[in-house]
Amino acid sequence: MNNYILSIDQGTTSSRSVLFDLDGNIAYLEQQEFEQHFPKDGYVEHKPEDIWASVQQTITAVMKHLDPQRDKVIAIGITNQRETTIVWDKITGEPIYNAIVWQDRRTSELCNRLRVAEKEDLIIKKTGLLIDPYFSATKINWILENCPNAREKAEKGDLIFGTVDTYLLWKLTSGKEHRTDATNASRTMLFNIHTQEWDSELLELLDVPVKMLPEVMDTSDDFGIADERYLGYEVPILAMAGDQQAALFGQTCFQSGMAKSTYGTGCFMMVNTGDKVLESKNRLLSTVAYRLNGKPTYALEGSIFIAGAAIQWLRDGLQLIQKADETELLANNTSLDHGIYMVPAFTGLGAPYWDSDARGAIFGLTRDTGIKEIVTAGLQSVCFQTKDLQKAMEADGVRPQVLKVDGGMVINSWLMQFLSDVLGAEVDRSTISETTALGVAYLAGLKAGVFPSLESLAASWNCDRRFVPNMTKLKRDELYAGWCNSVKKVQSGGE
Ligand SMILES: Nc1ncnc2c1ncn2[C@@H]1O[C@H](COP(=O)(O)OP(=O)(O)O)[C@@H](O)[C@H]1O
Ligand SMILES: O=P(O)(O)OC[C@H](O)CO
Repeated sequence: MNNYILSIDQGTTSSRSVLFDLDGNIAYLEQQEFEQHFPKDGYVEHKPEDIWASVQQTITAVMKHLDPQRDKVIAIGITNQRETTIVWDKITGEPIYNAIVWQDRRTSELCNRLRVAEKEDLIIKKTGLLIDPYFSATKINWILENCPNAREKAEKGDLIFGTVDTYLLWKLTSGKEHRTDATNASRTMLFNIHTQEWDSELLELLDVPVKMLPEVMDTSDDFGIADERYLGYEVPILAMAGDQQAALFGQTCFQSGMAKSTYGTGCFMMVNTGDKVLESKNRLLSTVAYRLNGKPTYALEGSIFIAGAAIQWLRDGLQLIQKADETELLANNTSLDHGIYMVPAFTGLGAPYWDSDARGAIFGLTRDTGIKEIVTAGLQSVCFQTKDLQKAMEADGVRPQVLKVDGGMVINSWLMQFLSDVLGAEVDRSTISETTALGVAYLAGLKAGVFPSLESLAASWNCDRRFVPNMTKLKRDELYAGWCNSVKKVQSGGE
């Protein structure tokens, strides 16, 4: 009998189902994109039924690779785009509104009111987060205020809320389980990361009835049993984790000070801070990295909203390239002295600026600026934004020796070398690119007892390539100063 763990990785633009063997190798992977909806400026939505259909289809497709006589899935782990908010009817199972995606800015007015009411310190203290439309709380509030009869039904206990993990669990267990894990709960702005409980003061402030909220479990836990109609037999769901936390786990960053950065649609840099919540003085987030046996491990996080999405824009918006991988050759043929800066603040700026009114710009254009310079500036913007996070982390006293990287962009070696040059730090690319799925497979496998310990997992991590800085400090400082100037020009309170 061959045993497998199924990771369901539900991301912003696509869903993946990945079967891992019990040595942590990818056996089979199926992926499906789904539609993005932008009904108004600043609005980003998904249809919950599209999310669920894409997950179901990838599960069905990946299971086709297995022989039911010989192969068995022994556990499921779910990892997901975080913060994205769904509210549905407990009886009918129907969502009352589309999923409001993490990138959505519609609640910036409510966020401003909370800031004016001087609630930011309280929120930082309890949740480790800042006031921003990014997190789930103001999105739930918006749904309750704007959908017919929603508030009344929620007060009666007829409506329930979930981030995408919770919604998928509810679907897979045919409505039996309404649960989340501590990492996802820590992104709602309603969860007290110190007490590990929903916070009644914040629930009152955001006007969210406690009855709507899922039970919060450990990251590795008995979440429920997937109905036999999905895999052909019942399978326990033994892990759930937000995708960035799962990537940290998959990169085996188990010790305080270990860091990873994931380059997909956005970029999320996280450093393990052990059993301590680090209160950032530089507008970074403190969050739950994972919770095992009731014991939380924390992380410091810098979230950048646009990374690979800038390359998508160069491809689909400006049509300067046809495929993302063309960017590497173009950058290889461009001098670093091109003088162009692109600030991709399409949906405002995330950490450490948190400026939802900033908008993107390209600076330094001359008559000889061509496609390759603009594309190179797009790639460089991802590295400069990471440098912003590195500086903020350093100012908080956190200095990781090495940055482990993953996500769709890291295949671009020019980008990784420039990242190492700009950071002045070593950058390690792991052999497994699906670190997010791997992380939640590890978490499920720990619960199933097939992986003995964190140490054994850490020993299995392999480096594909290490990038070492190869740029003078003078050049690095000069390039970065140009970036800082450009950012100042796009900030809403800027020049
Ligand atoms: N060779 C490349 N160079 C630069 N960017 C790339 C390259 N290949 C893919 N990308 C970018 O990586 C992103 C996809 O990464 P992925 O981790 O799959 O994203 P997500 O999980 O957020 O949907 C896309 O935004 C794409 O533009
Ligand atoms: O789905 P991704 O990979 O773009 O990740 C989204 C993040 O979880 C948002 O916080």
